[in-house]
Amino acid sequence: MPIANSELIINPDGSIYHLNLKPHQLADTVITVGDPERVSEVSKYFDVIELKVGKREFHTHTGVYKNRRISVVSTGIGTDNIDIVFNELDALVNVDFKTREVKEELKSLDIIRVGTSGAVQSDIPIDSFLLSQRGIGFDSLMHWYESDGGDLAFAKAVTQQIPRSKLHSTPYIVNCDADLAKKFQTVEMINGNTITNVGFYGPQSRKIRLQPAENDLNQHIADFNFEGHKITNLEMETAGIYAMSKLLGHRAVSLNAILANRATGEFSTKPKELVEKLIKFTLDSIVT
Ligand SMILES: O=P(O)(O)O[C@H]1O[C@H](CO)[C@@H](O)[C@H]1O
Ligand SMILES: O=c1cc[nH]c(=O)[nH]1
Repeated sequence: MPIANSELIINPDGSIYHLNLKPHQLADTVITVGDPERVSEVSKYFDVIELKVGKREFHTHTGVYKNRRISVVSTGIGTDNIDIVFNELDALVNVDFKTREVKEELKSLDIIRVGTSGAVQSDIPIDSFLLSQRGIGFDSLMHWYESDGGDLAFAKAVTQQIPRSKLHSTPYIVNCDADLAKKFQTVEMINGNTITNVGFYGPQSRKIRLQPAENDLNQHIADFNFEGHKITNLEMETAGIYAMSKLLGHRAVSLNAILANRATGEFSTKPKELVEKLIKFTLDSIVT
């Protein structure tokens, strides 16, 4: 059955609705970044840039880095955007745009997020790199899809140990792809468990003028322990990326430049340089 025009929206030029990409324009290795301006910070290292397209916050450059074809795509902020980006990335490789049918042979993309984040443990230094072993979704994206709900035992421990009584959403927990993650394991890389939430201020317990609904949320998060696993950092996309990748059959890993430490109150004095270093590390790790 062809997928209806209202569900899979193909622009008049043959590109997909939001990403504006045509199927042949996407590489099998995809780097996602939140900030659209970070796309050219990645592609400036490419030996060849094949194309640049963009619409709204979704910008893509596809090119070649040391013989590897790579697309770098900006997602903007938040898992609402991750829903769009991942459904469209998957459609580009796994749906035949002529027949509008799902292909018989499905492709698995390698997806690497290069993002920024804030640590909740005082011993995780600012300006370090952290690989998210797990994404802990405090948003609800995964629950909108038919799924096994991820790691239910871990989710139960989160619900029991972290008071979120007024929030009424069940956390979901999804792991990174262990094989893909191996490429980025170095002695300097910290392994962590990352909470993804729906905002930067209240949902990450930041107080400027408004009081967060849950007092001491970050302290409860820092104190959490499930079978020796601690929660390390907060950001806004990783759990959604892991959930959508798992559901769609892609391999994903999320790398975080730790800009803030919420326990010590510090913020990096050189965020641009740190992200630049993570980009270079990511590209070189992909090709080795
Ligand atoms: O630097 P990026 O990739 O955007 O990631 C982090 O930074 C943004 C907030 O400043 C959120 O998107 C958060 O997840
Ligand atoms: O504290 C931080 C830093 C970067 N991005 C976030 O979402 N939180």
